[in-house]
Amino acid sequence: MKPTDMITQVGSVIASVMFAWAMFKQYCPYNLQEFMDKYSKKAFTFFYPYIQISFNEFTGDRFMRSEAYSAIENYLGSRSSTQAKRLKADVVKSSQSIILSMDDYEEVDDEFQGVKLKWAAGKHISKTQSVSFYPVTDEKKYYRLTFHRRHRQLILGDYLNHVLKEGNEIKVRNRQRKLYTNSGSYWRHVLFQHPASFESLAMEAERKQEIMDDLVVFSTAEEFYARIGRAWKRGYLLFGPPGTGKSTMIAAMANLLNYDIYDLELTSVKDNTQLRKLLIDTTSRSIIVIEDIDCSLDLTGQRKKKEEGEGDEKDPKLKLPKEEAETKQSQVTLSGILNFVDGLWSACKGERLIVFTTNFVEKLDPALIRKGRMDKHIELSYCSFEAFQILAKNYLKLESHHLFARIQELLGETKMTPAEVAEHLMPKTISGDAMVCLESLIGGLEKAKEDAILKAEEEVKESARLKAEEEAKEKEKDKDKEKEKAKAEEEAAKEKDSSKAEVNENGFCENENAELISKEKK
Ligand SMILES: Nc1ncnc2c1ncn2[C@@H]1O[C@H](COP(=O)(O)OP(=O)(O)OP(=O)(O)O)[C@@H](O)[C@H]1O
Ligand SMILES: [Mg+2]
Repeated sequence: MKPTDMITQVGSVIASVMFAWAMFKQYCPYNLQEFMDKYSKKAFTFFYPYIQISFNEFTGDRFMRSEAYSAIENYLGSRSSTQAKRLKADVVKSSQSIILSMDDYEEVDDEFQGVKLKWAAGKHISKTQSVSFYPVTDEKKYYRLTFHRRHRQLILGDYLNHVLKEGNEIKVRNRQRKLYTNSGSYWRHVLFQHPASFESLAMEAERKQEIMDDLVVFSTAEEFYARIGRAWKRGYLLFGPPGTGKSTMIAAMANLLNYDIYDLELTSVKDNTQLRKLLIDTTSRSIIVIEDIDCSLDLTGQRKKKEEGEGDEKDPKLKLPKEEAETKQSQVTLSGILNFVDGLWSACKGERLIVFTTNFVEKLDPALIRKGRMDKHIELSYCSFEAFQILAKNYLKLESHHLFARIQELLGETKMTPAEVAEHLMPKTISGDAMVCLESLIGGLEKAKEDAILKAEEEVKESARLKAEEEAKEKEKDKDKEKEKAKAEEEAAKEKDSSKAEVNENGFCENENAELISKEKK
């Protein structure tokens, strides 16, 4: 006889005894009942060598679905589909896959390190007291695990940990990921269905692989982070001109790691307290994104304040665009952001990535992007030929073409963002002729090159004009100086002449005086 069948048989014997006991209890005096209760339990445990554990679907007062119950449900999913006769099906990932679990009162066997166990799904049904036209029943589902008592240590320790771990992993694999956005101090979410992947991301293969490795190593390094005593988090700074794939890369990261995205709009966060609340509400296995961080915060504020010598330098106000700041009265500060990056991560369990994006990395405060906060700095730049090849493969299914050589040449001579290249490669005709797209791209690149040359010429002209203006101003200044000098000399000469005349006049008077004196003497 199989051990599992034995469990079933013993179970049914016990059930009969319990029934007989219930009948007996109705007609038996209370004292005798108590006595019998005590000893029947002892007898039961003596003869029944199995241990049973129930995992109820809902626990506690708050009617929260038990995490253990849903982990067990996921864990038993694959076993149920091969063993149970009646199954329940649920659709996940927006109708892309079906999850099976065993129906009520079904049983499945499991084995762990050579030990056999039995799982059964059951439910308690009770009538509720509420007054209603329709009869309302209250179902309380549970899973019951049965195993021999000699394996107690193993099952209560390693086996249950193994079930919870594997169940949670399956849950993460099956879950529909979400994109959260903040509205006031709450997160709202929609299903995250961005199709971006690292494979379709136009970027040099080597750099792409390096970033992917970094992400995967991070996501599997729980023990490492615990051992070295660091919070399990990593910061990424993505910078580069508009349309170079920063947002696309974030979506690709989420898809690679199966993480949720929390897109934090800082300008709608009132103050640091609200920011803290939002961040504490984020879940594990998520990417917290602050896009265009240079626009959300005035990161030069700190330095300006220091120069002006006003305010507390540790707590500079992050200046939002003026009107916005006035209307929203946001008081999120740089120190608030820094605290969030450091504080939250050290406090919250579970892995989290934080990603900042910016078009102007040089504008950011060094404190914000120093290593340890933003561990990895990734520059996304203009389209290289290698990146173009990926786009051509994605958009046109082309590995090579005779026009590629010309495109390579032009990409070496001029700058175009992957977004612009992608726009040229979008199908232009119903038949989706690749040639038309490539020619459009060549036209675009040639125009960009001409524009760049014209711009450079204009810049040269402009700088020459500015230089000429400068020189003219200098000359004018020199002339003015000369004029002033000449004027000064003239005035000096005049002064000299006038003082001579004075001397002469004085001389004349003296002569007159001398004449008068001599006349008087005579
Ligand atoms: N490296 C890339 N690989 C594939 N597609 C790209 C890449 N860069 C841009 N694109 C395409 O261009 C569009 C715009 O790119 P994206 O929004 O990622 O740019 P961004 O760098 O975030 O720009 P911004 O700084 O303005 O936010 C995307 O929808 C995508 O189709
Ligand atoms: Mg973007």
